Amino acid sequence: MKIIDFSKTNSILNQYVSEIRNVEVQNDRLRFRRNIERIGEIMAYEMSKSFAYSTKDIRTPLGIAPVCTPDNQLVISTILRAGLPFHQGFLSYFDNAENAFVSAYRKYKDTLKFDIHIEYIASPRIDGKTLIITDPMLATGSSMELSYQAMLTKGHPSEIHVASIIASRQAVEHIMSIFPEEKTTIWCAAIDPEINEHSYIVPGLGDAGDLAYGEKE
Ligand SMILES: O=P(O)(O)OC[C@H]1O[C@H](OP(=O)(O)OP(=O)(O)O)[C@H](O)[C@@H]1O
Ligand SMILES: O=c1cc[nH]c(=O)[nH]1
Ligand SMILES: [Mg+2]
Repeated sequence: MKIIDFSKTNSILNQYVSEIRNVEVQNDRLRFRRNIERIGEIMAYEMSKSFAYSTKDIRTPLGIAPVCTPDNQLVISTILRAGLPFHQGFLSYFDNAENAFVSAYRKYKDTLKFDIHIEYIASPRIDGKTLIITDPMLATGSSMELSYQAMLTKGHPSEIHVASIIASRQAVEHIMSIFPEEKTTIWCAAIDPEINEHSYIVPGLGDAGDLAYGEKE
């Protein structure tokens, strides 16, 4: 399984990651959402380099220009809520992609224990397509796992890209143990060393859904 960790390369993406982590900056919700979107845009651009391309002859007003364009049929799937701005970043670049939405949320039994609930899925068929599952946070990896299982009720993709911004080391290992090795790539902007007793990533950034959209009751 390929793992692409953007923090290992110096680029402007790291500036956006520093802003979504920074307690002095992250409470500006518009900026938080836009930074997540911008990271999605850059990741989409980098991901596009891994697709299959073929040359098409494009008619211009003056002649024919051979242009190599991607042939993958893309389905961008996201996990509500925090995935929404990240999804939008990918969609800004992959404008003809199909889209899927899965709801996954933590239902707490007490302050520490919770189950992940999936109540909603809207997706096209995904057989033979390139599935991109976007969620900015991978803490335990359980939301990603259950969302992937929900997506498999819609068919079997030919390749899978798990796109995240901050992943814990534990979540990366979990994803590696459950996703098909030969057709999955994990993309992330950073891999953080641990999760705390509330299953929040440390140092992480806090609660991405709340920072993007406000606290839930
Ligand atoms: O890897 P996990 O341990 O499953 O945690 C990660 C999940 O937590 C966040 O969603 P959350 O449940 O906070 O929902 P929200 O986006 O509505 O805030 C995040 O967007 C992931 O979906
Ligand atoms: O660190 C975490 C873990 C789950 N969800 C978040 O938004 N952040
Ligand atoms: Mg949340």
